[in-house]
Amino acid sequence: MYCILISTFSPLTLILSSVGIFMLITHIWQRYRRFRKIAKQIDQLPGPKVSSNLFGHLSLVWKSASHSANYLQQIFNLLVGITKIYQQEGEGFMRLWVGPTQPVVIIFNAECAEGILTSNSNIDKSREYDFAIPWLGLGLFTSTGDKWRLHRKMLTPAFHFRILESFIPIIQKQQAIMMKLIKERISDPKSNSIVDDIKPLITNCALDIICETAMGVSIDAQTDLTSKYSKSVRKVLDLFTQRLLSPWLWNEFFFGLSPTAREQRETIKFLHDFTNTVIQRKRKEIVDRMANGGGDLATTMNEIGTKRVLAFLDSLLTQNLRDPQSLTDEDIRSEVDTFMSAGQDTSSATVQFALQLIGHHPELQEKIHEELDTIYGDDADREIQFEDLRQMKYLEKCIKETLRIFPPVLFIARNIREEFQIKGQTLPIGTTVMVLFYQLHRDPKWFPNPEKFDPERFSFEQMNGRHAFSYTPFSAGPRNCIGQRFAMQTAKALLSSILRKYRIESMVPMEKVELAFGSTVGPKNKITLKFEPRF
Ligand code: HEM
Repeated sequence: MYCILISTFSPLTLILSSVGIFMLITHIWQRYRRFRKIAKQIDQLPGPKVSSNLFGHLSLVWKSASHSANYLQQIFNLLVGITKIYQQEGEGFMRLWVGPTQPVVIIFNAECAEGILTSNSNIDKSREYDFAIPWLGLGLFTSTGDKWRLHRKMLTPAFHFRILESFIPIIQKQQAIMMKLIKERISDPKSNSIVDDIKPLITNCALDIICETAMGVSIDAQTDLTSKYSKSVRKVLDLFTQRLLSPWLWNEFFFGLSPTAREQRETIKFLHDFTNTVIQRKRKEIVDRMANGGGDLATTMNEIGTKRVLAFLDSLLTQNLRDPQSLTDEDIRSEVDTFMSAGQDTSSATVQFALQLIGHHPELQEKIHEELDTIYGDDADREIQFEDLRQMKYLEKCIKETLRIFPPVLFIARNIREEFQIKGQTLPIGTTVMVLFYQLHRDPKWFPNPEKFDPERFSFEQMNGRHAFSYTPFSAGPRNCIGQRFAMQTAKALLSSILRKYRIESMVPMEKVELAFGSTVGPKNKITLKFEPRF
């Protein structure tokens, strides 16, 4: 057989293929040696014993969760349980193996979190973030390197407090719709003043707010339950979650063949067409006005600003018209879609969790009422002013404490591109580093009795002296959340609108609250509230 093979090929072919095979084997051998070196480094780090060389710590997960209906919650509890043990032993991080070759380091202490979050060289997100690229393109959330740096600098002014102030009429309008819907529900005598599940009302209101502030268009998600745009946003976020939670869909090739990918392509096409149409329409408005009025760009934008609220998109178009190379049409679409995706579920989950927690603490709710009464007197209908929100100091503490207990972004993950030192140990290139905010926020060193809802943790006295990286729901360092002040403004506006008028009681016990896992985390169960009018 071998003789037949040899006689079929010319000597040159045989030499070349032998050299090729030799090079391939050498390459594999070198890679293997490099990997062994990395593996040795990783195995020196604290972490549970590996029970399977092939699956790494994944086998641990299967063993503990295979018989459970709610396996994601089980896996999460297991992860949190292990990190808690290491945290109690004084460790700041631990390592896991996901499969045979992927080391993951999980950080849950402030000093270690500071190290990675402030690193300017390790700003690349882990590869799971790439799943969002088909929808979000290379926007702020997914891009890296010089592109990210340039865009971050360009977009920061779009979140200036004067711009956020200009969004108040939009928030006012949308919260009024939400309040009307709540009133309708509890006015039904059969309701017994109870809204069975407040979640959809909050989610749709948050979607309407972000859509109008990001793009300057109203999609009426709250009143038009058939809105194709809002359904498609939900759909694409669900598909993204589905992929994240299905390891067999992580590979691009296999994913491409799946029905999920087909559905995702169709949904994203609709969303991109929608955003593109809005971009073209808004650009035409600016260009036409400039041509007809003869003014320069700045004057024209000021004029438009007197007629309607300028959206984030207007800031991006101004930049694009000034310098089309620095921000292309595709860049604009990516950034607008990024705001739509990053700003919606996070904000609504915050409000939903806050209502659940506040509704279980009548004594703390009383303090919120006192604060709101000081701001509004007994005029429960006065429109919201920017200054009102700034005065809601106690409510702000409640929101911060909610974000400590239930951070909607449970963790962030980075891909290590440059060797990184952590507590005197080296993390090799290729390691995925996660900062698990959920457990970081439960470090008893900074937050004694961590499960207790105690807004006073955010009083000046208690914050003073606490490590700055012990609490990072919006992440921290160069890649922190660009929308955090906007998120806080929205949360305050929606919560104060409800609490100005009503005393609320949570009907779902805290121990029944489960997490719905996805790209962000919200409550899985219904948030049932009883409303008692205050006036
Ligand atoms: C309570 C609400 C919010 C929370 C808890 C939150 C949390 C976060 C976190 C943890 C990150 C870092 C992600 C990472 O590094 O992987 C992030 C990034 C980001 N967030 Fe938020 N966010 C919220 C609301 C918003 C809003 C309202 C917007 C926009 C309107 C927004 C836009 C962004 C963007 C664009 C990034 C990427 C920043 C960059 O990499 O430069 N977020 N957010």
